[in-house]
Amino acid sequence: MRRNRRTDWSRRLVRENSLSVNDLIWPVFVMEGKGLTQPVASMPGVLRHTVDRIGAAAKEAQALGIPVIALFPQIDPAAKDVTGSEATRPGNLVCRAIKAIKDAAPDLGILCDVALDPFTDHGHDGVLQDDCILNDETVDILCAQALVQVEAGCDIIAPSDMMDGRIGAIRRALDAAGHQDVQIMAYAAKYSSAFYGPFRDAVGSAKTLGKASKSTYQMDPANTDEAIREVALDIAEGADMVMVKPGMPYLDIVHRVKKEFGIPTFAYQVSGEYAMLKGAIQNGWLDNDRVVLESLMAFKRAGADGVLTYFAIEAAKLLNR
Ligand SMILES: NCC(=O)CCC(=O)O
Ligand SMILES: [Mg+2]
Repeated sequence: MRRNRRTDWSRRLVRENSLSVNDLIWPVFVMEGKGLTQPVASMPGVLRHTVDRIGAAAKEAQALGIPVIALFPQIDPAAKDVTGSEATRPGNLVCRAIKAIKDAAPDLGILCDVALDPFTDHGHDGVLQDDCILNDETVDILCAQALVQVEAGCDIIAPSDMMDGRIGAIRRALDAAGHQDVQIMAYAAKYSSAFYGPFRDAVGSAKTLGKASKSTYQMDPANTDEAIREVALDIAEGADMVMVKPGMPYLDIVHRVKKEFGIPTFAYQVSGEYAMLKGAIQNGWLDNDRVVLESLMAFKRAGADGVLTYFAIEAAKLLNR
């Protein structure tokens, strides 16, 4: 076995998987204000950008060859309410950021989350009533949210809410409004995970979750057959691409989904995974460049077609070197 590993050229020759900038989706945080970038404390190296600064970030991603940027808003607490109504307002932070990115980097794809958690005062992904997240009432709002984002210029709608039936409902709403070409990437197998902690800090949705549990709509980390059923439903309802989330602890799910359906399959290397690696890197316990690329290659080896990762910019720089 060692003959093939002896030299760099030979290792490259027999390599089974590859990682390129085309595999990267860069999640970016936007906030209100002017001329600011603000570090996210629990995610070293990650910034929130005001809308007037987001264009420069998008330009950098486009110049590096990253295909898609994913937008996550930190909504002003005063604009939050129980139904997340700010999510469906055409002039909201996400819509303004989409326009700024399209102006600055027209060849970059834009992906937007569809879910209410950044917009609700309780931090849940849907409408809360008596400690319960209402499914169909939420889906109606999600359709309106998807429409305002698409009308602002979003290319890929990515529902992350885990309500039942929302992919079909959003597809019908988009088609009826003449947006047949807009793609849907379903957060199909999204687990109720502790690895999202730093993200909730980044968008400010952590504090008030209350008695209702995200485990009533997100998946149980113990399950894998259920992920297959979730993905099958989303494909039947019209998903063009599916996602598994979190990423590294769930590579078995990525592998099974890709094998079973052969559909473009993405994984989200979430905030907690990023924080874990960066924390160890900052302590000098892990080598930054090697661990970033190895962690991303692991997704490709498991069968992912691409990865949403906060490492996208630095990984692209390493890959372009
Ligand atoms: N809907 C997007 C997320 O929840 C992101 C999670 C993370 O990065 O932890
Ligand atoms: Mg589902």
